Amino acid sequence: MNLKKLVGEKAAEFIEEGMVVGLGTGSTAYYMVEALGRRVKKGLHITGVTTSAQTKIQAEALGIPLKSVDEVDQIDITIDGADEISSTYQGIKGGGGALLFEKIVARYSDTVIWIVDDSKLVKEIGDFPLPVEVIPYGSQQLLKLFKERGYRPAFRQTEDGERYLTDAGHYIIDLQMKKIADPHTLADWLDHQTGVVEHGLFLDCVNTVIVGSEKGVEIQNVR
Ligand SMILES: O=C[C@H](O)[C@H](O)[C@H](O)COP(=O)(O)O
Repeated sequence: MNLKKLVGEKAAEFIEEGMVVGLGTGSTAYYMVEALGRRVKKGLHITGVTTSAQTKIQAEALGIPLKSVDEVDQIDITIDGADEISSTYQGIKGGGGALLFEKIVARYSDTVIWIVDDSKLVKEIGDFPLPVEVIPYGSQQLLKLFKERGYRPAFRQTEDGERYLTDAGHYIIDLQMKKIADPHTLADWLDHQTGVVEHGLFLDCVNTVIVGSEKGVEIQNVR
């Protein structure tokens, strides 16, 4: 069973006529955008706000009307994937490099829905490398700082061995934390490091998680 497709298509059912919808990024969000595109073709009127160049290309090709986050008053629902979700619903995102735009869009959304297969649910987050988006200037110093703190940092690279650049033109440093016992303290520290633009800790921000497993779809209402 394709669990990403299952949850992506289920999430698209939450969207109603006239809504402004935040469109997430990644291989799970892909199926939600495809399903929404099909509904738009059948006459649903929505406005999409994309979280990456990749999703923008997909949504445009499907004929979903789009506006930028700065052109809308508010976003009704954002549907996005996640890399890890803890038992207290704290998340790591940014495996696909879209964390900055995703966090901005989530921040201005009335409701945030994450769609995942059950392999993403963990007790404590941190096994998945935590992405930290940094400006290139001074990034070597940040790498050193993260190393001194034992975070085993590495600049993200493309398949061609080039340094990965985000849609906003920044680098990503992935931290191999293994376990993040206190995500709020770490988020607070990262928020205060000069040169860090954003990080992949998405804390206290999800309203609903749609989980796919071999047993089917489960909707977990968080807040
Ligand atoms: O930057 C990418 C996003 O945060 C994705 O939502 C996350 O990486 C999950 O992606 P996927 O659905 O491909 O596992």
